Amino acid sequence: MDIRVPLIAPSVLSADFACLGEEIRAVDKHGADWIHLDVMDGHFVPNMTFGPVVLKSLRSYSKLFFDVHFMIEPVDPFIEPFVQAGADQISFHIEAGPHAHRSLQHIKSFGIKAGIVLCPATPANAISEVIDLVDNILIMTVNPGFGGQKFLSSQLAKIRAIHEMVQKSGRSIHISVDGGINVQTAPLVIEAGANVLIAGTSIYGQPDYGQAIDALRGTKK
Ligand SMILES: O=C(CO)[C@H](O)[C@H](O)COP(=O)(O)O
Ligand SMILES: [Fe+2]
Repeated sequence: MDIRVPLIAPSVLSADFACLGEEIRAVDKHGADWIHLDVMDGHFVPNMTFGPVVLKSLRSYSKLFFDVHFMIEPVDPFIEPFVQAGADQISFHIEAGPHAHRSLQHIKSFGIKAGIVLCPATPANAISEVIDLVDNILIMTVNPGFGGQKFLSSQLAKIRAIHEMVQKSGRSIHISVDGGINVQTAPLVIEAGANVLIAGTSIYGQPDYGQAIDALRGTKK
């Protein structure tokens, strides 16, 4: 995996929800690699977004990889509805319950990719027993629930530790980072080992989405 070429995953949390389909089409047209979709329940995190019905409607706006970030508890009852709605990957929080192993197996049984997410307070080794089952490890660089928060540089050491764990596993696992990712913080997380940059404000908060995506990727137009 070439960490010099990060994948860019715009987070629709910062998009205009009144025209979410068009917002997704726009970043697709401007070179996004994945579409990051935050699912919040008002229980695991103090905010709410959308369920599978909305995801299903959005599916017709882009063929890009739909990267679904569950911030919900419980996880298991919502896996199948989101798979049926068109998720390509579901990543859920290790903090959301005691049965992460079973939930990962459940996601993979549908033939889609499975990921695990760590809150800032959770140590890297919390996922050591499930690393063999994951396609994606998402390290939160803010506390989950809201866009537009300040990047927590304390998470850089965790990104390094996870990168080392991934190297040792010998498996091809994406290392995603989410929260406060912009042109200042992107080089830091890439250097630490991340290869998927999830970004809400620094893409959807900019007037030119294409320029914002290129800037994050480190290329020039
Ligand atoms: O999972 C999330 C929040 O819980 C979002 O994906 C994340 O916050 C993106 O927003 P920003 O780039 O503005 O920080
Ligand atoms: Fe997210």
